[in-house]
Amino acid sequence: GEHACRRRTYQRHPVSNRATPVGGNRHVLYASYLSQNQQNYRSFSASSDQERIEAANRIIHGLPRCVKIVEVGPRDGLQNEKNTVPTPVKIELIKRLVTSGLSVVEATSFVSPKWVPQLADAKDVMEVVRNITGVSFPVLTPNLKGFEAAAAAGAKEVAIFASASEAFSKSNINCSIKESLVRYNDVALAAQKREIPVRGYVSCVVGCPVEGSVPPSNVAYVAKELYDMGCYEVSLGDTIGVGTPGTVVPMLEAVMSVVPVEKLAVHFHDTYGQSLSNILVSLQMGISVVDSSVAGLGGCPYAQGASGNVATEDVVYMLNGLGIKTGVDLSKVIAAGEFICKHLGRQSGSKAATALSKVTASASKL
Ligand SMILES: CC(C)(COP(=O)([O-])OP(=O)([O-])OC[C@H]1O[C@@H](n2cnc3c(N)ncnc32)[C@H](O)[C@@H]1OP(=O)([O-])[O-])[C@@H](O)C(=O)NCCC(=O)NCCSC(=O)C[C@@](C)(O)CC(=O)[O-]
Repeated sequence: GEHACRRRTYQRHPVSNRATPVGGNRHVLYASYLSQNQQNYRSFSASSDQERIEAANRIIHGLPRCVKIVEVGPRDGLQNEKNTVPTPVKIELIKRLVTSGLSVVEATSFVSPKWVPQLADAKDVMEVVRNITGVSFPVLTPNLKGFEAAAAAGAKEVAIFASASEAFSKSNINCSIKESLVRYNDVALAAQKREIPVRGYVSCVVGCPVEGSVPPSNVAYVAKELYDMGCYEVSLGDTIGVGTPGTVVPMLEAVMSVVPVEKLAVHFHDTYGQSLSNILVSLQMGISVVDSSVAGLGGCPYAQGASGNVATEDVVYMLNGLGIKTGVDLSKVIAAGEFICKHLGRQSGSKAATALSKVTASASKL
């Protein structure tokens, strides 16, 4: 017994930071297997990352080496919450997300507080966030009024959001697609004058809660309009999460024929559990920017039945497994997710976070 004990090697558990024996009983083995998986990004050397991506690319062609994750939790994630989340909690969440290595965190929206009461404190959030350097904090602006308010509050990047479906445009921003594009053009021009970068969104890229399926040509039309206005990136949103690789691929093909693929991002909601497969297929098609929300928070107040965004933790876990770099520390995003879920009094929507926290709990009992 003693001899075996002495020969046991230990490794630090990434979440609990406890010394965990390698070898030994089944639970410990399982915990160390999973925690090693979790550490992929941090502990694998550049060359083994390369080996992993090359191995994956032999079968799954076209995968990028790096992916930029755009964290939308503080905006898309919280906008649908019924109970007001206090401003200091929002700020703490943003700070924790930044600490995890995310380079873009969508902070809030400068929209009508009558339409989205949860984000009525946009100015107060920006007051603190504007002083955090090295990270982009885009904010949603539906019109010039919102843009002016955002700029006055110190926003250094804004996002405009059009829809590929007429009915959704009307219910979300109270105007037709054409009218919205005129408004957004005004925003884009005002932003250009101040050298503020603009990100574009197209929502309902696969389906609309009212109109049903949306033709890829409609998505391509709106995406190109936003790109031509000067958006440095256009994010394609499956707002109600109905897409599968079968519908996402033709949609992306249509958009990629009019907007360069390096200017595109994907934004999936996980209503039907299809997000990770949709992301994988998007990466294979050349996209390397993925929107996601910590703990899978989210849902659009004007898209009934829309559930949360794909969870950041699940995206990072999958990309780690493929050897694709994100610069994001999985255990720190999990901690940020735990923080906000505790505040909201709910379980995380991330499967990876749930699984890894169970492993941590059982490892810490041993
Ligand atoms: C666009 C409007 C304003 C039109 O709303 P409206 O009622 O047609 O606007 P209006 O111009 O007639 O103004 C009505 C009132 O709102 C005020 N107002 C007007 N603009 C602003 C502003 N920017 N900020 C603050 N206040 C504003 C304005 O001053 C006025 O105030 P009142 O005189 O009644 O006191 C409204 O419909 C709105 O705010 N909509 C935003 C809804 C929203 O944020 N939805 C969630 C976005 S999620 C999404 O789009 C999908 C995405 C991006 O996540 C991708 C995906 O998931 O697929």
